[in-house]
Amino acid sequence: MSVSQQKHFPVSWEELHRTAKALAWRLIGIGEWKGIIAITRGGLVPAAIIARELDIRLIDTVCMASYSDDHRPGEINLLKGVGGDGDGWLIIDDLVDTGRTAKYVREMLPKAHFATIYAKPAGRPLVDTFITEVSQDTWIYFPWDIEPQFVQPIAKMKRS
Ligand SMILES: O=P(O)(O)OC[C@H]1O[C@H](OP(=O)(O)OP(=O)(O)O)[C@H](O)[C@@H]1O
Ligand SMILES: O=c1[nH]c(=O)c2nc[nH]c2[nH]1
Ligand SMILES: [Mg+2]
Repeated sequence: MSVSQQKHFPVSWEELHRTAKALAWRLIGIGEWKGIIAITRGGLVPAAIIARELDIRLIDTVCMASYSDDHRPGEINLLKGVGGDGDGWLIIDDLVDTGRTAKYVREMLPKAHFATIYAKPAGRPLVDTFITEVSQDTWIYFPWDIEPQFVQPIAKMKRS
């Protein structure tokens, strides 16, 4: 799917904060965690919010990259993993899309609890806990990737 065929779902800092706190409420009802494993880079900000809410100070990272600038998934590139099987650990990422990242991380840490803020249908079965589902043809724009700018009124956009 090309970038222009996708629906856009821009997320503000306030919305991200509120939804990450909703995830924290969900997670505190599930159990105690040894610590958080943030999936870089998208999981870093949500992990910081969750860590603050759940009073967790032990935070590790799985460092990886897969998407290119044109929103197409590429080869998964693992830069840093973590040891063990993930037992008692909470994995935080911003979203699951195709589920490829989640599948890769779950194979590495099969006993960890995998949580995201957003989930698209293809990735949803791979997440233990998430808050908001968006359709598969939607691209989520996180606050760290966007800035406010002028947009045409809807009526004008429809005419062009
Ligand atoms: O379910 P998937 O299709 O695997 O997509 C989800 C992953 O893609 C994004 O990360 P990306 O690799 O783009 O890097 P980033 O976190 O640095 O933005 C996002 O943060 C998830 O980690
Ligand atoms: O910022 C992002 N928004 C998305 O919808 C997405 N899907 C995979 N990777 C993504 N990154
Ligand atoms: Mg990521």
